[in-house]
Amino acid sequence: MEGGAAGVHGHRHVDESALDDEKSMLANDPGGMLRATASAGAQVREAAALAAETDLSMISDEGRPRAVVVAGIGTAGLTGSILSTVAGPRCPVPIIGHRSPGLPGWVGAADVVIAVSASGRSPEALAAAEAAARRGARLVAVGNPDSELEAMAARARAPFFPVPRRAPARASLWGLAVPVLLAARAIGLVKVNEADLAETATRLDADAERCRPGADSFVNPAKALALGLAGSIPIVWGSSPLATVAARRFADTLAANARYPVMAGALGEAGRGRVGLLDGVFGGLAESSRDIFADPDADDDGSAATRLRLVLFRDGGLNPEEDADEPVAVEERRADAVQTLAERRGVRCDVLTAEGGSALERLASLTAVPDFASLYLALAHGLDPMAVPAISEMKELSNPLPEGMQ
Ligand SMILES: O=P(O)(O)OC[C@H]1O[C@](O)(CO)[C@@H](O)[C@@H]1O
Repeated sequence: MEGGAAGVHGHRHVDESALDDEKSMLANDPGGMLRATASAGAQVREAAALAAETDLSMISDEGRPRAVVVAGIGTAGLTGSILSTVAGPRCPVPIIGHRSPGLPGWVGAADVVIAVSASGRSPEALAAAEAAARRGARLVAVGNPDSELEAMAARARAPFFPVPRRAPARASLWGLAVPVLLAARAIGLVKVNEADLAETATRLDADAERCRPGADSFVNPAKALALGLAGSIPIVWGSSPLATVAARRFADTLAANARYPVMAGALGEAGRGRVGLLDGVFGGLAESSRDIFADPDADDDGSAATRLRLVLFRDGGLNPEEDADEPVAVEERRADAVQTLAERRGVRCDVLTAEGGSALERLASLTAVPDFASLYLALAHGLDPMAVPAISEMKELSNPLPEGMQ
C-alpha cells in the first residue's frame, strides 16, 4: 500500500525483490543517492587536492589556540565529532561541536572557529562565522563555493575550503570532514597525513564496490544489513568513541534515508542503563512470546512484529593502548558481553568491526557499508532516499512568514 503524507510514497512491508533489480533501484533513486554515496572515496581525494590550494598561514601562524569550535548542524555538525575522535583523547586543546546559531559566550580572540555548511547558508554556520569575525577569533569556513558562507569568509579575510555541492548534505560527509581535519592539522591538533587520506579513500572505494547496486544480497554486505534491519527498531551501539561516531552517523542516515527510528550511542553509557531495553517489550519479551512456527514477519493480527535489532560497531582492538581513555581490553570485553546478552534473549545482532590503520580509515570502514544499507532499506520500502518532505515542511512551518505576508 502506498502511504505517508505530503507526497511521500512507500510501503510499510519490505520488498526484498526490490533490491535484486539494479535498473529499477536506480529509477527509484532519482536524486542519485547511491551514486553520491559511492563517491565517498573521490570526495576524500578531491577535498585533499582542493585543501592543498588553500592558504592556511592565517590560522597556523598564531600557533595553538585555546579551543577549537566546529559550528554547523546535521552532517556539518558531525564533522566536529569526527575531528574530536581523530584528534583523540590526548588532544591538548578542547574541540567543541556547536550546533545552534552563534557561538558560546566564552569564544574570543584566543580561539579558532571552523564554520561548516554544505549549502553554505545554514543559519547555524553563518551566525557562528559572523560572531567569530566580530569577536576576533580565527575563522575557517568550509562549504559550498559561491555561497553566503564564502562571502562572509572573504569579508573576514578568513580561509575558505570550497566543497563542491552534492545535495543533500548527508551525501557530502567526506567532502566536509576532510577540510575540517586539514584545518586542524594546520594548527597542530591532528596528525592526518597524505598516506592516511589515500588509504581512507581506497577503502571507501573498495567498500562502494562491494556495496554496489548490481551486487546481490548474499555478497553485498549493505543489502544484507538492510534486509536484516527491515521491520525492526535498530539499536546501534559503538564500543569506543570512534565506533560511537560511526553509530551516530548510521542513526542519522537510517532516519533521514530510510525513515527508521533508531537509538544510537556509546556502549559504555548504554551498559549502565539502556542495555535494559534488551529485556523489554521489543527485546526479550517480544522474542520469548514469538511462535517459532509462525511467519517470522507476522503477528497474530497479521501485522509485522516489531522487535529490536542490535547493530554493534566494534573498534576491533586496534586503538593503541597508550592513546585510549580506557584500556582496549575493557572495550572489547564490554562488546563481547552485550553480544552474549543479546544472544541469551534471542535479540538478533549484527556486528561491524573496524579495519585499517589510522583512525580516519577505521572510521571510514564503519561508515561505508551502513551508509549504503540505509539507502537499500529505503529502496526496499519503496521510499526515495533523498527527498525528505518532512524537513522542508518543518522549515516552512517553523519559519516566520516574510514581511507583509502575516
Ligand atoms: O550543511 P548545511 O547545508 O548547512 O545543512 C545542515 C543540515 O540541514 C539540512 O540540509 C536539512 O535542512 C541537512 O540535510 C543538513 O545536514
